[in-house]
Amino acid sequence: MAELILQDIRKSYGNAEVLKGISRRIADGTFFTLLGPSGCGKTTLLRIIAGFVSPTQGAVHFNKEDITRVSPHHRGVGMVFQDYALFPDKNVFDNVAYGLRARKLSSKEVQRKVPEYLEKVGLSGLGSRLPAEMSGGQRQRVALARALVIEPRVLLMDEPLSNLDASLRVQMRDVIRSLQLETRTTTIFVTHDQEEALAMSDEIAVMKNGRIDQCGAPTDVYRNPQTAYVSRFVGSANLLPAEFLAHGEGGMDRYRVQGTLVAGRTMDVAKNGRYMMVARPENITIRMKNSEPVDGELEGRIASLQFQGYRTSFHVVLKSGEDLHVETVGEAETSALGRGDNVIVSIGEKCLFVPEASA
Ligand SMILES: Nc1ncnc2c1ncn2[C@@H]1O[C@H](COP(=O)(O)OP(=O)(O)OP(=O)(O)O)[C@@H](O)[C@H]1O
Repeated sequence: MAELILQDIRKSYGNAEVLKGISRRIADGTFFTLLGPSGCGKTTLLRIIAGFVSPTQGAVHFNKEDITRVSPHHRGVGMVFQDYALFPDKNVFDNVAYGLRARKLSSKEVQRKVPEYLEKVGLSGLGSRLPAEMSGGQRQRVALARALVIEPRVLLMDEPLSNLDASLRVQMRDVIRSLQLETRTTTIFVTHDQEEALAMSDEIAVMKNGRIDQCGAPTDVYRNPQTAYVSRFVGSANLLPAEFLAHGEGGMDRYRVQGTLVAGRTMDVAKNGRYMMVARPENITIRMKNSEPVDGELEGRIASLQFQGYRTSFHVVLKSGEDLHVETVGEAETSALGRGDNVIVSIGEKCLFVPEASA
């Protein structure tokens, strides 16, 4: 169990700085996710925490201990990789027992702990199987048991679900999260899948080009993106250019968007004065055009729609030519709408305004 502190971590390869000063305190027991597109530095940061890569600058602390120069196997970390990395010629029991034997635990302890952890991951009784005789999901459970059985101070997971098919991936999210909650192991989880990050984490760090762009609880990052980048990367967002008009009461500032007046919160001051409106698809309402638009409303046409049971997804092309993604839940008001219909969309008060430069 450990609190993890990252102090101004920088990493360069030749002239390329791939981590540009990452500082973060991760409380003991937190499920902390590094989320970002390919190449933003997630794996490099994870490998620095594991000890496989040395930072060019900065320090890593577990609790009060500076472990920056401690070798990987003395850090007390458990690792789970995308490709499972099991020993193919060892059976499940021996794979899980590996870390315990390396730590010179008595065979009695090994005989007690391995079945305990196999049970935790739902693999009781499968100890004698070889990895080749198991499914992808089962192999990942073995890898998880192997990482947790040593009771690591920190559990590190690098895209552990990306080799699994979609339904198994969703199922394994639950397995991992439940185990983490049970063991309360501080966990650093790397993914480029925003849905996974939202579903599993206590905290998400959204990374961009070697930096953390925003960090917070899933609901906070989703509801209060500080930048256009975060709004696009976490969840789906409509972004439209906006002109600031005036500060309003209760933090509801007024903007002009596509010729209409819209009120919403300003997330950060734009140094160049240029803003973008961010509107989540579920915060926009849509109706048939049977009257002229008023403030906060825009006119458009349904280019396409997808009925998805409890919700319907609309692609609307505004008069200006901009695209808008709208989602409605339930059928009552929108079931009469069809492709090609002229509609009025209403931007709700949950829209936000972010600096354009951060796009
Ligand atoms: N050993 C290395 N030598 C040189 N450049 C490297 C090395 N390892 C990583 N990089 C570069 O550092 C940058 C960050 O890589 P990293 O693997 O951390 O990204 P990532 O966010 O994990 O991406 P992915 O999701 O594709 O794994 C990339 O531009 C990568 O090419």
